[in-house]
Amino acid sequence: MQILRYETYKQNVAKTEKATQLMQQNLDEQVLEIIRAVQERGDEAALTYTQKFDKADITSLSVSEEEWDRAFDKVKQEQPALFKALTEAAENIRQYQQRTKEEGFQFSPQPGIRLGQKITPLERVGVYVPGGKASYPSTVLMDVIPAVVAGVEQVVITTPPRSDGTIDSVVLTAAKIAGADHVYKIGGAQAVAALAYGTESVPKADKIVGPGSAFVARAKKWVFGDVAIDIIAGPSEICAFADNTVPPSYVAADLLSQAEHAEDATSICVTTDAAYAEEVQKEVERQIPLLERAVIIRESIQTNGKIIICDEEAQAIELINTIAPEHLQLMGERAEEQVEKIKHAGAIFIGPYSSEPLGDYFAGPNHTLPTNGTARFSSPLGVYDFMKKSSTIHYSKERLLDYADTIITIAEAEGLTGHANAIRIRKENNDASS
Ligand SMILES: NC(=O)c1ccc[n+]([C@@H]2O[C@H](COP(=O)([O-])OP(=O)(O)OC[C@H]3O[C@@H](n4cnc5c(N)ncnc54)[C@H](O)[C@@H]3O)[C@@H](O)[C@H]2O)c1
Ligand SMILES: N[C@H](CO)Cc1c[nH]c[nH+]1
Ligand SMILES: [Zn+2]
Repeated sequence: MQILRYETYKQNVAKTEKATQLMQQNLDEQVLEIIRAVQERGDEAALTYTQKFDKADITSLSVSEEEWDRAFDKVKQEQPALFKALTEAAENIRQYQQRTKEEGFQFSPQPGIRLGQKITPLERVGVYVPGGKASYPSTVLMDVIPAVVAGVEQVVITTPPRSDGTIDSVVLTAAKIAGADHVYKIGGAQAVAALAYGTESVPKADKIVGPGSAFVARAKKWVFGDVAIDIIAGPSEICAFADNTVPPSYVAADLLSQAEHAEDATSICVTTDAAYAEEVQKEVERQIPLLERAVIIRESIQTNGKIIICDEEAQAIELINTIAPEHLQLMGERAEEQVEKIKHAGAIFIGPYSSEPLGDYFAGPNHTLPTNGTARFSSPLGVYDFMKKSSTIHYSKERLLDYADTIITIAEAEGLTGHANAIRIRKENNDASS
């Protein structure tokens, strides 16, 4: 894992950003071809891509009720500890999400005037659950539960099948615990296209949410507008700000926990202590071979792993706010004071015992978070992503007549005499009858 001084890192970032732009042009061509094919040929194209990319020879995209029930019963009976853990995590997520649920409001600025905001759940939501390099029952819980808490009528899941055509029983179990309505065996850009435009078997969604590989993220970007999307939650990222009060083994383990997601995951340690940076580096090297997914981790750490040495805390905070990481761990002894200074991060883990996987699996806040610097303007997935707002306006006859001339003045200034007329007709009708 590379150790860099702050200044050197800043120069490197500019170069990487250029490379990313170039790579995406190539990706766009592939993704657009898939979207067009699914839009035109529906299930047939979806099944062909599933065969091509997931090596699964299936004839139906839909998970049957029997298949789903069988998976649920199997996990419940054969893996009771896991079943209990998923149920407990689901409860924590539900409780947290309930608190994020916004209520509408009404108020009366004057007698005869009532203004408000009505909040309504979306009707049809598609949740993408990644399935290429790992299986993500936790993502099922994280992304389905807020939709259910919001009151969405139909929540469907799409996830790539394994090469034998099945979906992981634990994913299916989590889907039932979370309250999903249906599961479809389809992944990648083809899943996003199927949810965006509908196919013979996959219903069109009003909104698509959920993280995924570059194919998924890019496809979501392309279908946006025809359908709503959440955030672009791409490859996982972690940034740990630590000092020598934190065992380097904790920092290394947390960095590697995210590196194991995929080769394109990013793990960064920020510190102001050069000797400590070397200790973390040694620990990373020591731990990599001990982990099962060492090959993926090695590549991820070699490509996107960095330990950055800053001159002082203020510089480190500025750097973190520039990176706007998906996960930020403030691990050092000044963690509590530093929280206030963080402006941009998807989730902030405070203290050496708030290790990132705690948030991935159990604590309650969502693990679907903005990545790739988008925490500058996006928030974690939450109930608010599954609700939309309508304004409500009521004026009594008296109040409308009070303000009729004011409204007509503005309408005429815009040259929209039809607008002015809609108000005037009421005023004149009232003048005639009095
Ligand atoms: N931000 C979050 O909350 C969060 C949560 C879980 C996972 N993740 C991230 O999501 C990503 C998951 O990626 P993944 O690959 O494991 O699963 P994925 O399901 O997102 O992607 C796999 C699918 O991509 C498609 N695909 C693969 N190769 C292709 C090709 N050459 N051309 C076109 N399509 C192709 C296939 O359809 C395959 O099913 C990881 O980067 C992980 O870090 C993020
Ligand atoms: N860390 C991922 C989000 O970046 C979420 C996850 C799911 N399972 C394990 N981790
Ligand atoms: Zn994770």
